[in-house]
Amino acid sequence: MESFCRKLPKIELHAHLNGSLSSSTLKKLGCIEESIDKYQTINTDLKEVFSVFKIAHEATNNMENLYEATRSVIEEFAEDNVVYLELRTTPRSEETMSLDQYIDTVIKAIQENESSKIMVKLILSLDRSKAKEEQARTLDVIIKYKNQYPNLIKGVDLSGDPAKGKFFNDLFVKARENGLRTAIHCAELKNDDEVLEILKFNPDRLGHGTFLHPNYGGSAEIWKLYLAQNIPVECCMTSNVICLSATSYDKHHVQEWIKEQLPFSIATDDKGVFKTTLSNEFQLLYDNFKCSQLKLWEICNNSIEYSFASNEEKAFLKLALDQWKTKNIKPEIK
Ligand SMILES: CNc1ncnc2c1ncn2[C@@H]1O[C@H](COP(=O)(O)O)[C@@H](O)[C@H]1O
Ligand SMILES: [Zn+2]
Repeated sequence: MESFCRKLPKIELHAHLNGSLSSSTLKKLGCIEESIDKYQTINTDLKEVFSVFKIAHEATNNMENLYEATRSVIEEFAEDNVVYLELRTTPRSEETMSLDQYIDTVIKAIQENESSKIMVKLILSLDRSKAKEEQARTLDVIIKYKNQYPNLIKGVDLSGDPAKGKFFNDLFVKARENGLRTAIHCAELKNDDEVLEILKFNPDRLGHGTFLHPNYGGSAEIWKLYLAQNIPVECCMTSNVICLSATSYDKHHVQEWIKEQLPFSIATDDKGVFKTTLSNEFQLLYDNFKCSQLKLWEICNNSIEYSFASNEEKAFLKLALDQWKTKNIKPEIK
């Protein structure tokens, strides 16, 4: 099944740029072994993990390194047979790089990505741990760039330490009014009031959704509203298990979405920090829930629908996946 998962044309909808840096990329950016070991953490939790991103941020604190980091992350996803990638990153300013130059650099690397095997879109993130004024300023810059690059910048994400800051509904209403799709980290921690507020906003997608389902601590009111909204959840199994928000792979909440045929995609979150690949995340579905080859293919095919690609791009991707399926998956005998 391993080679099937690798060859499967996959759709990645939840990947943070500075969480996706491989050790070879970090070395190229001048990171020392000790920092790389710290970054690639496996003994962490949802509090600790946020300290490791500083290592990546130091490594990408100038345009040249940020360009190289973006380029190599895209290349690594393409090598893993990801055919469509929605890369997300939090614009930030550094000593030698303004917020605008940060975004310009990521865009340049995406536009100059040689690999024709992968289609890349950009989601720009608001860091929830920052003050509202800072998030509002960043959102204005994101809207400006979205208007300049409407086919590349597709959405806005809310991420950052879920124990800090908050979801500002009015910022995301403004984002939506300006044509941005919304993907919001939600229920990464148990936080019923905030989860209800986010569900009422009705984002296009939810990140993690760990404490949504009643079997995983979600209240009846939350679950009722979630079912009514039927919002696709970006499930990041390795991220949740390493951050201890899921007790084990075979107890991961994705099994409820599989059982109840609810909308979800499989994602890496931070393939560098958690030393995973999207192929590996699909292998975990087989190892823990015996998903068939056809089921794994269907998850990819459904994810095209949940993506922020244009209708033409979706049709192109669906055709590619259909052709792959005909050649690679024997029809299941019912
Ligand atoms: C593990 N679960 C998670 N939960 C919430 N936010 C996360 C995250 N993993 C990463 N990020 C967010 O992505 C940033 C790094 O990439 P960028 O600098 O944006 O490219 C982190 O600083 C954090 O804000
Ligand atoms: Zn995330």
